[in-house]
Amino acid sequence: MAFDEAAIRRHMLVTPGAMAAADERTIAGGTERAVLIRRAARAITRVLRSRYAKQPTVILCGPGHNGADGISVAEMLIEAGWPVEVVLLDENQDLSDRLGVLSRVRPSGTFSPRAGMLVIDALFGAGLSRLLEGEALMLIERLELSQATCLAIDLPSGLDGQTGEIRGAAPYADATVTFHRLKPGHLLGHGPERCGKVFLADIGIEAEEDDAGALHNHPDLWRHLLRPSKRDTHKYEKGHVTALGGPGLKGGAGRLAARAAAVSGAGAVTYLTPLSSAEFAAASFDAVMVAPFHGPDSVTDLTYKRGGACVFGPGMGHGDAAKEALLAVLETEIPCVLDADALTLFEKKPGELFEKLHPNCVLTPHEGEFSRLFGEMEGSKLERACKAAKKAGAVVLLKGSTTVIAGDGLPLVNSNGSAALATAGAGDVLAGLIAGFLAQGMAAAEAAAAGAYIHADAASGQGPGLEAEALPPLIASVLKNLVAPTH
Ligand SMILES: NC(=O)C1=CN([C@@H]2O[C@H](COP(=O)(O)OP(=O)(O)OC[C@H]3O[C@@H](n4cnc5c(N)ncnc54)[C@H](OP(=O)(O)O)[C@@H]3O)[C@@H](O)[C@H]2O)[C@H](O)CC1
Ligand SMILES: [K+]
Repeated sequence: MAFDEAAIRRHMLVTPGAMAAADERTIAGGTERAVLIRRAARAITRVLRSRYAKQPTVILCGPGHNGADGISVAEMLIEAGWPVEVVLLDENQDLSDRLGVLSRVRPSGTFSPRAGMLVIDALFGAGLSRLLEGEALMLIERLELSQATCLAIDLPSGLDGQTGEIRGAAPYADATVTFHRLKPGHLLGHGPERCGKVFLADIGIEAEEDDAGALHNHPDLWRHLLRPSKRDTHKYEKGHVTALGGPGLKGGAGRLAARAAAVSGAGAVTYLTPLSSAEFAAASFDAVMVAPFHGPDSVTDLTYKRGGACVFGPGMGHGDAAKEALLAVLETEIPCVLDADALTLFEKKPGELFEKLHPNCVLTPHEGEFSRLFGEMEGSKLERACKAAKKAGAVVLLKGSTTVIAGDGLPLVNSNGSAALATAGAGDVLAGLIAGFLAQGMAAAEAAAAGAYIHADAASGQGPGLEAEALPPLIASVLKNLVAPTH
């Protein structure tokens, strides 16, 4: 995996299970648990006092170390003169050594969260192991339905730190303070909507690379792979992209993919389209070359001559010639992006596609195309993408507001997507962009990661009226800021 090693450690996502092991490893290394809990409490209190005015505050404390964080925060806030009350899930919990806190304990039945109140959720964090029920469920449901401001410790209680699924109920936190590294559940499923703003605190837990369950996609991981264009580079040295488009109006998607490949930094792009629409296509391009598509040889001859990468799917149509061309190119094992029609072509017989795919292929389905190609799968979005990548023997980029990328290395979660991307043609642009990075020599997972992030970054800050045609120039300016200029 050619991701930057130091960035892997910085941007790894740690599952709750691995987090518990990292805690224990740090304690075994000589740091007392009480010290870790105090550091966590100090980090939480710092965020809390910078984000909220002094106000009536209730701290819900669970039976584990998440609750211990809450009790330590209670001590610090009481010391700072905050009006704090504490609700203990386990009312028999021994607080004889914390008399200051003990005097603030109130029965759980009195918990009535409302606007103008701050509730610190210290019921469960990484140790949530089952559905909320009974007292715990009652407290969290009340909080979830209230107008109170919630600050969650580590995770909103009820949110699964691995999958982002909700186990019974979970509050809508205004903010979450977590420790050491983000967990997949902060970014997957209901995580983004339930965690609010996530603050990451360093409490001195030792990081080990094999703690990583996944990576949080970030330019640090692959920016070094974006090749700045050197003045004397010949255009074909910077990679060639072949984009196969369909006839007539369907060609629009293919043209978008070709245009995106052209701004990726690839040296040259050829857009192949049936003779009937070649003239129209030529008129709509300047930097992209247009050539007639007569059948599979048109593609294999071009890829044989120019190498690089291919993007199939956007606007390609379901014609036999296009399908034969796709299968013929897959035989050559050059890097390929398969999107849209190239995926739906094989919905009835996915095995016909899977047996031809190779590790330099990137599939870019949305959820609908994914389930029609791979069938219904159990698990989180990340787990489903990993299973699909194994089944296909290729990189699978599963699109959505949170996009996941799975291949044969660590999977990645891309979280900078925005609603603006839900516009027709945005997927065609993404497919073309990834093909452009493949053509420049990036491996499949790296090209998919860079494409997903840059594509989303280009759209961020744009309104709901964003049109896909506007994306390529926006992508060009994002790339300009990311790629170190050569002297
Ligand atoms: N580990 C450390 O040294 C540090 C942890 N930090 C904080 O602690 C939590 C992780 O602590 P942990 O005790 O492992 O887990 P929790 O506090 O989240 O909760 C575990 C206890 O809750 C019970 N539980 C779990 N699910 C349910 C449920 N649905 N209903 C009722 N009770 C539940 C669980 O019982 P079991 O039967 O499953 O054992 C435990 O009793 C972490 O999130 C951090 O906030 C510190 O920050 C640093 C040091
Ligand atoms: K919590």
